Parts: sequence; structure tokens; C-alpha cells
Amino acid sequence: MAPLTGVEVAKHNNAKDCWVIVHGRAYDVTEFLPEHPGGQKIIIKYAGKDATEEFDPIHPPDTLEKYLPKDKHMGPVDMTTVVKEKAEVLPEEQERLKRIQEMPLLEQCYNLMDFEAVARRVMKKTAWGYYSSAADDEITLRENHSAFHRIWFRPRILVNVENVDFSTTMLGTKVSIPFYVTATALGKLGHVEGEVVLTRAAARHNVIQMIPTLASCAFDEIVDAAAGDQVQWLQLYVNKDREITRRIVEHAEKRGCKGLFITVDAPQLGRREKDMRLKFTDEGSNVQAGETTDNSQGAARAISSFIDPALSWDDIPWFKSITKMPIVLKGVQRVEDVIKAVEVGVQGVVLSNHGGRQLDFARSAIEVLAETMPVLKEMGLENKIEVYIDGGVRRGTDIIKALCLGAKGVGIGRPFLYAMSAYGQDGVERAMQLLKDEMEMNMRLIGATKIEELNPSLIDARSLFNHGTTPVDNLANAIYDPLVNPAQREK
Ligand SMILES: Cc1cc2c(cc1C)[n+](S(=O)(=O)[O-])c1c(=O)[nH]c(=O)nc-1n2C[C@H](O)[C@H](O)[C@H](O)COP(=O)(O)O
Repeated sequence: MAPLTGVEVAKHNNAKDCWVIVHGRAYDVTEFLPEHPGGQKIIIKYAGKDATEEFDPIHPPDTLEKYLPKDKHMGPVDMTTVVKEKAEVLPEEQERLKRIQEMPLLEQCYNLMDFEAVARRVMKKTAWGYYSSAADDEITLRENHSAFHRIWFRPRILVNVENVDFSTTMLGTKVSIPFYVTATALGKLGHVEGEVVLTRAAARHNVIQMIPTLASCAFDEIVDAAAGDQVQWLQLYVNKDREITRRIVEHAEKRGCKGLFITVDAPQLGRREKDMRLKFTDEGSNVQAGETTDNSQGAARAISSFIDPALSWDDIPWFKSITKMPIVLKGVQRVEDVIKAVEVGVQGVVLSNHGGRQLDFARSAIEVLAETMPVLKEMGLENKIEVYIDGGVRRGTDIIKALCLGAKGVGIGRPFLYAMSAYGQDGVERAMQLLKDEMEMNMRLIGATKIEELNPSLIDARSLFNHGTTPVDNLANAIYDPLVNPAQREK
């Protein structure tokens, strides 16, 4: 059959008869419109036209194959007959493109906050809004980082620190440094290739990657991008439809994932006002989870209506029955729940408040860690479960403080997103290398040569629980993105 022409496709250009072209093939999406996770508007805008440019940054490539019935695949299009629309470049976009020209060289980024400073200037506002956003007044977002400033070191001297080794194991996997790339949704908002950029950088630095349920890339794309015996974990938002969840978990195990991280702090995604202010259309709303959404509340709400708020401790035995992967509860925020996690027999917890994106005024993970470990020790449970933290980790000293307090490792989110968004894979690799260099230097300076030597005697955390004494965090405050006044946003 001869390929379709642009004129033929252009006839199907409305909500009642809607075809789009993606990668040179036409698709009848008329019946799919009401189900589109990011709303109908954006598809209708491209009805009868080539939607590839809009489609690619957001949707896993296998989306149409996976979710559109075969009889709606209308066949190849002769692209020489398709009229290309000249996209109008808005002044704000021109400004942003100019800032990209002027951005600092990668070598001029000396710490993880530098990547945030650059990303804030060069990212699209929808992407910056989604990544930087946190819940309500974003107090917990800032507390996550500043809590580390309430912990001081008690370094040892005259220790031979010529050879420093900060390798360790996490869930039985040997890693070169005790941090992992935590799960963060919508990777293609920041970089056209999405999460696979993080995969490739993690492979080169022997760092574990946690694959998000709400990744922009297809799950298999991320796993296929892994190199050699690179270890990946799966982060799971539990679906109301447990059959979907079972399929996701079983597939992840079959593909070689070495840990199941069940997110337990998000029965509903938090209220992130920056994200909402952008009146999220759908630039980031569709994800591999491919669920229906309400996009009036920003990307977060637009992509999370499938998450089951009924998830409870009663579900843990079912998870243990469907997988052999170690199970870790991600988003635990008090010692009582860590003890419960030991009792139900999971292998780990991540003390986390979701990067401040969920319950505002939740305590920082580092503070919950300091509450937890002494109690586990007292109860003789400290070796029964691996305890991780994430949130606000920006320095090698933050990692060392967490390990001195008993963490097995730490998850890092935004810094790698910002490094990826501003500088791609090279940026993520530089961020990882900077952390390694900081770890090595600071291990030497506190008089420790290996991870096992890190213990509470090397720190003074007495003021950690006292929230009134946080020194002003000039670095973070200089970067911190105040909520822009909505009127300004409209301009
Ligand atoms: C920054 C960020 C974090 C997200 C995240 C998306 C972004 C952009 N998303 S979210 O859209 O639903 O909120 C996820 C997610 O998919 N699943 C999850 O378990 N945690 C999610 N988190 C939380 C993340 O796993 C860490 O808990 C958090 O990022 C750690 O804090 P830092 O960013 O300060 O390192």
C-alpha cells in the first residue's frame, strides 16, 4: 500500500477525527483522546500534523505500540508531502537559548550546587518547576539540606590515611562509593534522552541506579542501557490494580533488578505549587505508567492518579510472595516504622521525605536516622535491616555524616537531574566524581580510611534535634528559587 500523504493525514484534524504523525507513521488517536494522561488539548493541537517533536521528549518510544490498538495504526506517511510548521520562538525561550550559549564550562562546576545554579538558568521553566518543586512552603526541602549543618565533626589525628577506600556493599552489591541515583520521575523533562543518561553515567562510576515507575523512558530501555553487570533497583508506586503491579515487579525481577523499593510516603503526591503554577499542560505528564490523569494540578497530580492510597502493612506478605528481590520501604519517617519493617521481614528502609515533595514539615532523613540507629542498637536489631537515607545530600561530608550515624548508603536525586539537564552525561559523571573527590579528602581529614571506621564518635550531632540553631545556608539560599509571584509567571 502506498504511503499516506500529508494532505490525507491533514483531513483528520479535529477532536472527532484525530490522526497524528509520529516518527513517519500516522495514528488514529480519536478514541484515545479522553484517556491521554496529559489531557486532550496537546494532541488536538497536533491533529492532522507531525507531532514527533512534541511526543519525543516525554513519551517512552514504545508508548503507541504498547497502548494504541493495532487497528489505529494507519501506516507510513510520505514525509516529503508533510508541511513543516515553523515553531514560533517566544522571547522567553530566546532568552533561555541565549543563557545556554553563555553557560559556564563544565569544568567550572566545583560542587553539586553549581549544577543547580546553572540548571535553574538554562532549563525550560516547566522542567525546572517540576524538578525543583517541593510541597507547600518547601520548608522540609530546605531543612533536608540545612539539617546536615547541625552536625559537626570530631576528627582524629595522626592516623595513617594514605590509602582511603570508601567502597562498600548495598543490598549485597559491592559499590565503589556509598551513594546511589535515586528514583526521580520524568527524566525527559530535563534531557531529551531521559533516564538512560543517568544509567550510562552510573555504569561508568559503579553506582547503582534506582529506576522510577514514572520514568519517561520505557523500563526496558533503561535496563537495556545498563552496561555489563551494572546493578539497578526498581522503585515502585503501587497501583490500585494489583495485577499491573505484579506484572511490573515480575518483569523487573526477570530483567535482573536487584532490589524492590516500595515508595510508602506518597499515598497521594504532594501539593507542589511551582509545578501547579505552570498550569501543567502535558509537556511532562505522560509516563511509562500510562495511566489516566487530571492535569489541572501540575505534573505531579497529572501522573499519579493510579497510586493506591489503601497500601498498608497488610500488603507486605503479598509482595514477599511475588518476588525474591530484597524489599526496601522507601519513605519511612519514624523509628517505630523501622522496627515494624524489621518485624514484617523486609530487607531495608530508606528514611526519606521524598525530597520535601510530600508532607511539608516532615523531619529531615538525617534527623530520623539519628533517632533510629540508637534504638535499633539497644534492641539488638541494627544488623537485621539496611537503613538508607535520602534528601538534601549535596556534599561528601553529608554522606560521611550519614554513615557515621549508621546509614548503609545515601540516595541522591535533584543534583544528578540538574547535572543531566545542564550538561548531559558528562555533567552527571562530573557530579559523581566531585562527590568521590570530596569523600576521599574528607575521610582523610577526619582520620578514617574505610567505611567501617565511620562511627558516631567522629561527629557531634547534639544540636541536630534542635531546629532553632541552623546556621544560614548561604550557598543553598543563593540558589533557592523563591516561588515566583503568579502575575510575573503570566508574563
Ligand atoms: C526531585 C524529584 C524527586 C522525586 C521525584 C521526582 C523529582 C523531580 N519523583 S516524583 O515525581 O514522584 O515526586 C519520585 C518518584 O517518582 N518516586 C519516588 O519514590 N521518589 C521520587 N522523588 C523523591 C526522590 O526519590 C528522593 O527521595 C529525593 O529526590 C531525595 O532528595 P534530593 O532531591 O534532595 O536528593
